[in-house]
Amino acid sequence: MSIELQMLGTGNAFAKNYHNNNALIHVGDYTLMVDCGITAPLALHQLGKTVNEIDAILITHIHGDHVGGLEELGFQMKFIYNRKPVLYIASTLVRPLWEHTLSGGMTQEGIERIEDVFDVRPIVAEQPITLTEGLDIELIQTPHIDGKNSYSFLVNETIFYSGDMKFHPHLLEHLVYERGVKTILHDCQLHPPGIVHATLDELLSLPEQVRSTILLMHYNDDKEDFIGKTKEMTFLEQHQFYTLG
Ligand SMILES: O=c1ccn([C@@H]2O[C@@H]3COP(=O)(O)O[C@H]3[C@H]2O)c(=O)[nH]1
Ligand SMILES: [Zn+2]
Ligand SMILES: [Zn+2]
Repeated sequence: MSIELQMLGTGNAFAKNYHNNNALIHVGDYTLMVDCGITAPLALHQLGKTVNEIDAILITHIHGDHVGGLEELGFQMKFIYNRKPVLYIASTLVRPLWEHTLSGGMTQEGIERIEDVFDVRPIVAEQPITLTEGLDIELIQTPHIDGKNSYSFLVNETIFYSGDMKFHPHLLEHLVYERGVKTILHDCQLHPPGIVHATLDELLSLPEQVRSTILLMHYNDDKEDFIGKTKEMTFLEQHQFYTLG
């Protein structure tokens, strides 16, 4: 079954021309939000949407451009819409998300644990789960910041969405050649050094068959200067709809 992808933003953590690299995945009436960064509530608002239209959120890792909007989302859901949003997150990240990121702002009478605001669904890498009919997710642990857990994921076995990750050609080639992945949505640091992200030059070094599956996201503000310099790879554009799978 195909999915509809709409990026809330396609910028990197410091971009000002683009929102944070967060996404909406639509399957029928179901809407999954992928990451909820600092700019996600504003991006939703600019699309004429409210947080109440989100059925669930999936978190890749704990950086502000991926979780910085969760406090507003959680408070809006609780105090305006009176419901607990479903939060899919690696089991290894549940405590760090609450204790290192959210608890300072959200702790008050009646909110002592993350479960008081979110319907937390801990998930485990390499154990696929069905979110709704036609939407299966499999987390894959991928390298980003040394010592910090970070995850990418497969959608319906054929679409790979990178959380922020270092260049990992072996994984990308394995996904395309051995797992039948048809589309790779990959974060891309346009200017070297990448260090914690794959750079454009690194992604350009992949075999043509792999490059031809790649849509670039999480890019710098001067992305327009790179149009025509990415070989078979193309840039994802925020707010546009893409039918994938
Ligand atoms: O060891 C580090 C940790 C972080 N950073 C920068 O901070 C940003 C945090 O969000 P991000 O993961 O999208 O991108 C990261 C980089 O731009 C870095 O360059 N080296
Ligand atoms: Zn990021
Ligand atoms: Zn990151």
